[in-house]
Amino acid sequence: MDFTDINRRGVVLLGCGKMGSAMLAGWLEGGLAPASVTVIDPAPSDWLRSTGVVLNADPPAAPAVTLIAVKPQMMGEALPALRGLSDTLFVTVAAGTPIAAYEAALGEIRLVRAMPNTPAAVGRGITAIVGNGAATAADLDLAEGFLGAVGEVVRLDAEAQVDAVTGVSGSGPAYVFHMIETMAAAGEAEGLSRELALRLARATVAGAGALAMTGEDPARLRENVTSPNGTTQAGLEVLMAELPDLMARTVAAAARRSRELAG
Ligand SMILES: NC(=O)C1=CN([C@@H]2O[C@H](COP(=O)(O)OP(=O)(O)OC[C@H]3O[C@@H](n4cnc5c(N)ncnc54)[C@H](O)[C@@H]3O)[C@@H](O)[C@H]2O)C=CC1
Ligand SMILES: O=C(O)[C@@H]1CCC=N1
Repeated sequence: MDFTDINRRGVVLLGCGKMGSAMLAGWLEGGLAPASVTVIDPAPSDWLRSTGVVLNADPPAAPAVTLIAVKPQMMGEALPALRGLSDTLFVTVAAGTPIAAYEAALGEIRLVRAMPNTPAAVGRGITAIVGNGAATAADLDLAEGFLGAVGEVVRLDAEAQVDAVTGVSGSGPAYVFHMIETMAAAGEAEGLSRELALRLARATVAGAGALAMTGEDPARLRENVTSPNGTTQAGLEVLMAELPDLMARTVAAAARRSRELAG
């Protein structure tokens, strides 16, 4: 991503907690100039203070991008701070909040609704995007380039898909982290030290993830580990009896909550 124009016009971040910081870390690493970033956040973290971004000052009148990363519950209170901005592309990462809510609060805006995830902090995020009626092809390209600086970007056909995306990839890192926690606990129960069990679980998930990213069919990769009548088969017989239904209910619950947050 070439940040030259963005550095010249500036970026505004409304809310910079866990998700905003994950993305900002990647952008700063990729060449976004701290002095071109204005963050509006009543409780900036020590990390944010250390970056050199401009904190809680008047934003530039026409920043290239205005990123909204506050909790959906804070939206009504937070959005009025952006009312003076013009000629900016708004990009929101909030779960739940529909495009119509931003249009109701901010008027005629160009907006991209995005659903990222926290691996953006290490450049390995995946973000799904969809534009509002006023967003141009150039706006979607700008959003894709900007968000693409911290990982992959996929474009959605319709806003209705965002709830399912949130259930799979927005919330998904938490499911995988919980798998690491539970694999490590299981290893400990089998007699390993906590430290060794956690090291094995963490490296196994990271290595399997890297292998999955080769594009090989995950079922094939699973079969490659599974010797007939061997240890993996014994383990999978337990896991596969429960996991498909459990994962379906997990993703459905997250997607349902996303729809509820829309009000
Ligand atoms: N954490 C995650 O993995 C993901 C989060 N999201 C979305 O990102 C948004 C932020 O989530 P998190 O970063 O996890 O929450 P967070 O609570 O860590 O960050 C929210 C930030 O907003 C600030 N804030 C509160 N009121 C404000 C106001 N009136 N004006 C400006 N800033 C204000 C808070 O001080 C805080 O730093 C949410 O809408 C969430 O749905 C989306 C994808 C993944
Ligand atoms: O838990 C949440 O509501 C946010 C949205 C996706 C991930 N974290």
